Amino acid sequence: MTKLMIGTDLAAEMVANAADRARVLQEKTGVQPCLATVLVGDDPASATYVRMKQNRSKKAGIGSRSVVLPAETTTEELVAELHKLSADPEVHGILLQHPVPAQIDERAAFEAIDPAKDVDGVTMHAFAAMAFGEPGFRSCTPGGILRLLEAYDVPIAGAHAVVIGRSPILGKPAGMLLLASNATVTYTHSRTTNLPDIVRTADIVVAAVGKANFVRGDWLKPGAVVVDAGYNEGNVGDVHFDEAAAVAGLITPVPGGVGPMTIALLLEQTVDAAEAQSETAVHSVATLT
Ligand SMILES: NC(=O)C1=CN([C@@H]2O[C@H](COP(=O)(O)OP(=O)(O)OC[C@H]3O[C@@H](n4cnc5c(N)ncnc54)[C@H](OP(=O)(O)O)[C@@H]3O)[C@@H](O)[C@H]2O)C=CC1
Ligand SMILES: Nc1nc(=O)c2c([nH]1)NC[C@@H]1CN(c3ccc(C(=O)N[C@@H](CCC(=O)O)C(=O)O)cc3)C=[N+]21
Repeated sequence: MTKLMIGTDLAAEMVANAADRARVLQEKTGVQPCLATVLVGDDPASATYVRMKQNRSKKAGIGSRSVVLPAETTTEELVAELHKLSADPEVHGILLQHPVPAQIDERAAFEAIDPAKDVDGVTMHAFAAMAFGEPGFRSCTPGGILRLLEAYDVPIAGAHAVVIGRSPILGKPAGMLLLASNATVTYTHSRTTNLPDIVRTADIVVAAVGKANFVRGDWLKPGAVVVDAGYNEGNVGDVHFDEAAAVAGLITPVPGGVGPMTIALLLEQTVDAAEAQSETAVHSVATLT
């Protein structure tokens, strides 16, 4: 019997909680948490995600700042913009939308984000913390996936987790968080041979490929937990839902699964960042006087 693993309600709870904390912080300190989003180029899908994140922020009482740069922006120009936002005391969190145009060194750009403002968990600092199982900002989609698995009491320790995809914002950190929770992790990617055979051995499958309906029902072990992180044109996931739902034990729908959890964690971590930065500000004023 397949059960759905739904993110919508849990995400709404997390957002309500973040909104409460944002309100309390503002009452106490006058500081409104602020998230800056940076979008390079004019890909309409990316523009839609950014708008979605801003709308959701606004509803939670989180301010937003939007930076849009032309498609031909250089690495140096993007790095300079991210340094500026990192130094701006009114900005508490920074999100650089992935992927960036091919001429830009994406790693160099991510590293220009101050780790204290890395609420999307994309810096090497955040990755190392996830890999070592230390506290810190998590990559939002992987962090959201873990929260969802925990909420549904999915056993992770000892489970074989197969991650399909190794992008810096999704597949790679998702595997690290699963490993830190004691799963046995297999990473797969575009050079993997026998992908269906490997997926058939998984207790937990995380699909993060970016190809609609890519994972088929006959790739799955009966009863497997299937997390579909894909979000492709037409709101279609990376897993063939109807086929997979007939075999899986638990499966996330698209939409309504991983997507809302991503945004919820982003907002939660933006409030975490604002709280931590206003603490630091209070302390440094106290030291000065
Ligand atoms: N719901 C949410 O919150 C989010 C959803 N997404 C969605 O998740 C999906 C993946 O996004 P993202 O990680 O950014 O994508 P990327 O394009 O950055 O990465 C895709 C990964 O899939 C791998 N891959 C490509 N083709 C194959 C194949 N035939 N077999 C196995 N692996 C393959 C690539 O391998 P290689 O490394 O070898 O090239 C790469 O590691 C997209 O649909 C995206 O929209 C993304 C972020 C958040
Ligand atoms: N640095 C970076 N961080 C990201 O987190 C990031 C990124 N780059 N690049 C693009 C992807 C895409 N992404 C989504 C977030 C939420 C939904 C989401 O909320 N989806 C809803 C549907 C929303 C709707 O369509 O109305 C759902 O699945 O139910 C989808 C996709 C984050 N991304």
